[in-house]
Amino acid sequence: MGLIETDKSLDDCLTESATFQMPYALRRLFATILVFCEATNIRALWEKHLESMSEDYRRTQSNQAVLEQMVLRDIRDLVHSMGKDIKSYGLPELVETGDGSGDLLREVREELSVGVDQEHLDLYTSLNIEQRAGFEEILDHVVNNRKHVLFVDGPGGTGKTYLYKALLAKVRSLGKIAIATATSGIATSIMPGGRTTHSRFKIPIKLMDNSTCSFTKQSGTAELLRRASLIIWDEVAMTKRQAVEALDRSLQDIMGCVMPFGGKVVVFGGDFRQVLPVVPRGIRAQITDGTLQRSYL
Ligand SMILES: Nc1ncnc2c1ncn2[C@@H]1O[C@H](COP(=O)(O)OP(=O)(O)OP(=O)(O)O)[C@@H](O)[C@H]1O
Repeated sequence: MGLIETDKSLDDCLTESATFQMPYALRRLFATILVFCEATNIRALWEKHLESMSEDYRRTQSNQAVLEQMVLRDIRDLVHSMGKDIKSYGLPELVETGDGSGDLLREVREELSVGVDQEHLDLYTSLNIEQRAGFEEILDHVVNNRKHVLFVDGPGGTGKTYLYKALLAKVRSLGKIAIATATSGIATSIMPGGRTTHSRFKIPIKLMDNSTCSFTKQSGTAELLRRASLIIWDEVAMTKRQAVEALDRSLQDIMGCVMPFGGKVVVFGGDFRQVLPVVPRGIRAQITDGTLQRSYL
């Protein structure tokens, strides 16, 4: 392929992953490579790995051009969730087809296809006392559908992500949908199937006190959230309260339930000792007003 050394190792990484990863995981890996690695010949990587990235779609679709568009759409969404635009990577052109509402269950299928690592399932055995108590408590809520909002508080490095990984693996191994999100793109890349909250919940960039998420009741996102048994939002302390309140309103709306977050089991994680939300040119009062502690929630 005439790739330089960096591209060669990225190519090897994709080739190796294709032997044991599901196509959706490969598409996520490809998107991560686009955003976080410095590949010089992206087009060559794309052409070489398109086949393994489209293997699941190939079962129902034989037209190569349509297949390419399906994979491109996924990569576009994944790259977008990491805060980037697919147009900047020189991939084949994506033909936009309206709002995507025609494929209602795509997001549900994708979420269900996130693999469960045995390694993550095994983390349970090494959880410390606090992590295990959190694990059992949250799992009990999920399994018994006990509607509740929980908070995992802990300074950086105390093992919150470790706990999420164990939890996500367990819940997914039960065939349930667990949605993993975080405020920043970096944190989402650590959690399997992770997406940024803005991308996953379609939280508007310009937030007001009465904002709602910008998905419709008929959208794939709404369907995914209706079916979700667990929603994790990490790094919530860095988020403006209006973003969390927007999700609360939208979940109540799509669930037709006035309980907080429409009665979903929602786990917020974060550390209020770390970073405050960013309020551009905001004075101290505006910044503290944006924090979750000031929320009606
Ligand atoms: N029970 C455990 N057994 C072994 N290692 C652990 C355990 N819990 C956490 N760790 C390790 O400790 C380190 C920090 O954990 P982790 O990344 O989960 O913390 P965190 O609270 O998410 O941190 P941050 O908020 O900075 O992201 C990681 O390397 C993780 O593998």
